[in-house]
Amino acid sequence: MSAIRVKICGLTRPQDIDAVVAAQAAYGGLVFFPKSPRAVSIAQARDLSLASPVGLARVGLFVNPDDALLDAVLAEVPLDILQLHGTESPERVAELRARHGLPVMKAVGVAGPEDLDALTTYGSVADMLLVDAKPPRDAVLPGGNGLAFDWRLIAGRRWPVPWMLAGGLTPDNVREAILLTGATQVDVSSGVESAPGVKDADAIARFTAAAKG
Ligand SMILES: O=C(O)c1ccccc1NCC(=O)[C@H](O)[C@H](O)COP(=O)(O)O
Repeated sequence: MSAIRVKICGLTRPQDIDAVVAAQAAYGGLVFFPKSPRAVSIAQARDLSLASPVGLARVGLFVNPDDALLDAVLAEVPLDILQLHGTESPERVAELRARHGLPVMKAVGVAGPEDLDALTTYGSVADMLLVDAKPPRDAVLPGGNGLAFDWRLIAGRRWPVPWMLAGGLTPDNVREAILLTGATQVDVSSGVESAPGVKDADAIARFTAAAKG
């Protein structure tokens, strides 16, 4: 069996959980960022989380969350991993890890070689890294923009913690991205949607099949 682990981010409906489970993805992402077309309410997230089978890691995605938001979500929604997708400092990552007792995956945007140092920095405080494309300056969303970065920048690079490749991945390019970077985990959102925020079960199946080779 392939060792590649897939995260499908931005699930909003019960049928999305079914699609992710059928495709044998390892992680499902729930977005707690109101400006996102994939944003879920606490009630929606709770239902999706409780419908997730054991074995599917439930990732809560936050952008510079304050303690009140995290407390409100975690009081209602069982989550396995916190994904931080804003400008959280290394100190804040460490604080949230300790405060909530959950593994933290820190997203780091990459556009050029100057962005790689941040991966080393966060690699010493987070449990996992999400190596994503840096959003354009005027982007509304800090992630989920369907943009890829130059994968050659991280070819052969390794960090002290597990990491996931993200940014503009699709069923058509994920295999090449894996071969070029050596990633063993990949994350996708817009590349498996029929419209912004609407996941496509067939695309999810094709993506995971292509990723797993
Ligand atoms: O997906 C969103 O709407 C989103 C909103 C705010 C912050 C991050 C967001 N997504 C982050 C992810 O984990 C995406 O899967 C990752 O950026 C890749 O997205 P895509 O290029 O669309 O596959």
